[in-house]
Amino acid sequence: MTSTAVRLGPDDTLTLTQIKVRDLAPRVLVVGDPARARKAAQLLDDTRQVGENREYVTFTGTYHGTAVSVVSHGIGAAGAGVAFEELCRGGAQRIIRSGTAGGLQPDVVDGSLVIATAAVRRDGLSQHLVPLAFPAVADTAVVVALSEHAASTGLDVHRGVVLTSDAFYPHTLLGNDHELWQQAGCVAVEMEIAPLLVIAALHGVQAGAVLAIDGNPLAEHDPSMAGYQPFREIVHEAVAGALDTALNALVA
Ligand SMILES: O=P(O)(O)O[C@H]1O[C@H](CO)[C@@H](O)[C@H]1O
Ligand SMILES: O=c1cc[nH]c(=O)[nH]1
Repeated sequence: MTSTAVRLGPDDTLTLTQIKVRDLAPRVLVVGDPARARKAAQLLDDTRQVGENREYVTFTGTYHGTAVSVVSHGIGAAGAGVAFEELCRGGAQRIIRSGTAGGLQPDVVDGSLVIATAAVRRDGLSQHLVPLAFPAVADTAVVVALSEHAASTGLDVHRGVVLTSDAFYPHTLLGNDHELWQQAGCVAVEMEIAPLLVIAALHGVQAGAVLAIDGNPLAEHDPSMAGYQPFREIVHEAVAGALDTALNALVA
C-alpha cells in the first residue's frame, strides 16, 4: 500500500500516550476504561507498566508467549483517536478493542458479546481524516479469530455492523437516531470503533473489536440513558468474556 503515514523509531516516545516505541508490542489490546486496562494487564505474564498520561495507561507483557500491549483510550472518538494514531505511528500491527456497548436489536441484550464487522461513522473525528464515503471495516482475519474464540466463551454472540456515535446522553431537543440505525440492521451502539477502523486502515494496520453488551436503550425504552447501570454481574461476566476473546484473537 502507498502510504504517507508517519512512523516513529524505537528511541522515540509517543507524545500523548507517553509510551516509548521500543516498549510497545506489535499486538495491542485497547479498552476505554483505565481500570479495565489494569485488569487485562493481570491476564498477561511478565507485565510491566510502560506508559501513563491523562486517560492513557499502558502495560506490556506476554499472552500465551506472544508480546502484547494493553492501552486505555478513554471515552469518545477524539481522545481515543489520539491513542489509535500514536499506536499506529509506533508500529502496532494488530489492534483489537474490547469495550462495552448498548444492544440495538431486540435480541442483543445484557451479557451478550458483539463482534463488529464494520462501523457507522457517526463520530466527529474520522471525517476530518478521510471523507465519509470511505468505509470503516474490520479486518477479516481479526473478525474470524474473534468469532472462533467468542464461541468458546459460552456467551450469546452476535456479529454485525455497529453504530459509533459521539452522543452518549442525548438532549430532548434533538433526541437520538438509534431507531433509524436499528432498522438499518446495526447490532450495537458504542463510541470509538469507527475511528479505530479508519485510522488503522489508513496505516495498513489490522483492527477489529469485541463488545460486552450492558443494556439495550431501545428495548428498555430508555433513550435518555437515565437507567444506565453497567455495574452488574452479568455485565462483568461479558466484559471478562470479551477480554478473553480479544486477547486470544490478538495472538492467533
Ligand atoms: O467500555 P468502553 O470501552 O469505554 O466503551 C463504551 O463505554 C463508554 C461509555 O460508557 C464509551 O467509551 C463506549 O464506547
Ligand atoms: O456507548 C455506549 C456504551 C455502553 N452502553 C451504551 O448504551 N452505549
